[in-house]
Amino acid sequence: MRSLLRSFRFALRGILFCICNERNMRIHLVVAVYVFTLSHFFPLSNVEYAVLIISIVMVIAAEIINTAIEEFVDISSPSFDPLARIAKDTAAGAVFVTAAGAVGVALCIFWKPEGFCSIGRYFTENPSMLIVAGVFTVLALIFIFAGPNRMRTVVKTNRKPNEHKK
Ligand SMILES: Nc1ncnc2c1ncn2[C@@H]1O[C@H](COP(=O)(O)OP(=O)(O)OP(=O)(O)O)[C@@H](O)[C@H]1O
Repeated sequence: MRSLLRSFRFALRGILFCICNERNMRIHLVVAVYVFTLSHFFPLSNVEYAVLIISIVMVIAAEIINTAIEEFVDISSPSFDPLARIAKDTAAGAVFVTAAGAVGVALCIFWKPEGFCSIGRYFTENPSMLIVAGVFTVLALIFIFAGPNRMRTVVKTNRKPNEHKK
């Protein structure tokens, strides 16, 4: 049981590392929060929710694997190497493919005019929620571009402060 908990802790540490150090990971998370929040305005079936969850999880998992490959390449090939470039480019390509697929899935699922009408109706009837949405958007942008500073201190890395650019 203890070793199982330890495994969860290591996995969680890896996920937190990605959130703290990878801007793209933070973008995926923010998009996921927006998608699930707005999905309440659309008449989605359980199967559509399942497809949406699978698509989002695939993008996030691809980003985590991409980060693992980037870190591994940086360890094994700190200087320029054509093979290192191929490894990093193909890993990034995997994220791109899953993200493009998720956009396609979202287009299929959210292509329902009644959903957009109910979003418009909701904000017309609750104008104060526009302020909440605005504040959330500002916080989301800070989270994406500044990163969760407090979390950075929790996740211990061996990097020097300026070693990572994001
Ligand atoms: N050691 C290396 N040898 C050759 N090319 C490299 C090397 N490191 C990085 N590159 C090239 O620079 C690109 C960006 O690499 P970098 O490590 O900065 O990824 P990144 O910008 O952090 O990626 P992401 O946005 O997915 O996190 C790679 O896709 C690759 O083409």
